[in-house]
Amino acid sequence: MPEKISTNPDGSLFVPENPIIPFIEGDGTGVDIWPASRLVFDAACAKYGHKVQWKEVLAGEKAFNETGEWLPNETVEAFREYLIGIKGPLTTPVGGGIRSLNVALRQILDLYVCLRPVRYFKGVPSPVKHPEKVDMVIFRENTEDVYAGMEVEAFTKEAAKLREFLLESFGWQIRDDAGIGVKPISETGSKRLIRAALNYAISRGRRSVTLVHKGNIQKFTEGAFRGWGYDLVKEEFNDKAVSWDDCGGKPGDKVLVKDAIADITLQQVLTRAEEFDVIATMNLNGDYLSDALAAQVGGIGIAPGGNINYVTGHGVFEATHGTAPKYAGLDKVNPGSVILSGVMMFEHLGWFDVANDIVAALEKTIADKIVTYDFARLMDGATEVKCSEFASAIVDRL
Ligand SMILES: NC(=O)C1=CN([C@@H]2O[C@H](COP(=O)(O)OP(=O)(O)OC[C@H]3O[C@@H](n4cnc5c(N)ncnc54)[C@H](OP(=O)(O)O)[C@@H]3O)[C@@H](O)[C@H]2O)C=CC1
Ligand SMILES: O=C(O)CCC(=O)C(=O)O
Ligand SMILES: [Mg+2]
Repeated sequence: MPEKISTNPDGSLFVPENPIIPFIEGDGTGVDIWPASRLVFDAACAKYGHKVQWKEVLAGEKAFNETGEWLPNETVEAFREYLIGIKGPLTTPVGGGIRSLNVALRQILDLYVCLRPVRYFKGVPSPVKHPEKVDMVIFRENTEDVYAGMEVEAFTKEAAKLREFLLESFGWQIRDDAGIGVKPISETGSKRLIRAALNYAISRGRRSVTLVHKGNIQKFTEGAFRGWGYDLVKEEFNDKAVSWDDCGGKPGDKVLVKDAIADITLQQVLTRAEEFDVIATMNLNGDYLSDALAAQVGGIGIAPGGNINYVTGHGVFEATHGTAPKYAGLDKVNPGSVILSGVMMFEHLGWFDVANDIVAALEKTIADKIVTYDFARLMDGATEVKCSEFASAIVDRL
């Protein structure tokens, strides 16, 4: 009998053998990668006696065409009710039109952590000499920053009103033809994100947490994020973590907490990958970093993620990449990111047998040089297969 995932009295997840899990197929290449991923999920679950009852919920273009709404309330309520879900990518138009449905879901469900592990899988083609040195886990704040989309458009009365207020109250001169964005970074948002990163680092035996910020320039937002991070280490993690300044870079058996300015970080993650482990950062930095880092370990076709609230237990897993519209419906792109997002979801549910088996089968498939176009163009002697064929090849190797 399919049942809901729920929380136990101690806050841990209660996961039945046959859980109901809502999914959004996604726009663009969602029609290709979701069915391919589902094939792999169902085959791996069946091997270990699990069966997921997938419940389709609508969002994006499919929702608009069928219901006239981009993000129907029923979809949000399903994710709320069933706790854990998975989604394909959703389109956000540039410069106008609807606001991001992805961001909306994260904000409405208060999924404050965007967790994006970036690690090397054997056999994956890479543009760097030592991709195996890349093993980083990005904790990206998911609800605030300029990414929250608090903006007024140039030449509107709202922009004029805000400009006037800023001039009168702060003496800030802003050009008449400017759009204006607001960047809220709170102590609450920063500390809960950094707390999650520290708990993860401690529970997984990771070496360090690096706070990535542009706090030299944006002192009271990104600089404050850094400061609140170090405060948190002293307030709550004194016995398990220590800041660089308090240990001279020698943390003993504690997790080392350090920080790095965002611009140089983008260089050093390439040149000194081994110095980065868990990374905690704000929304926009995390967005840039996760795509950039993915390039070192095979690209965006194999970059998974999860949006999680560790307090309520809600989680919506999704690939790092977008809808790649030029490939939509061609059965061409790599389903690896959604498959690995599913692996993260199964790990989150405690189904490590299913998760490990999928990873092993994915690695075997790549080792056999059966890959989609994105890997094929970087590999000698590869057999290029379609999205669905790549999924079938993984299933054959489970
Ligand atoms: N969470 C979400 O739902 C996200 C949604 N988006 C949205 O997606 C739309 C398109 O964004 P865009 O900036 O083009 O970014 P995309 O990530 O959709 O695509 C950029 C490029 O990445 C590569 N790529 C993407 N997906 C895959 C895949 N599965 N396998 C292999 N390669 C892949 C392709 O590169 P190449 O052509 O070189 O092979 C593609 O052209 C926008 O509306 C954006 O807002 C973006 C990010 C996240
Ligand atoms: O919401 C979007 O369209 C883009 C989101 C995105 O790029 C991301 O979360 O990495
Ligand atoms: Mg992004």
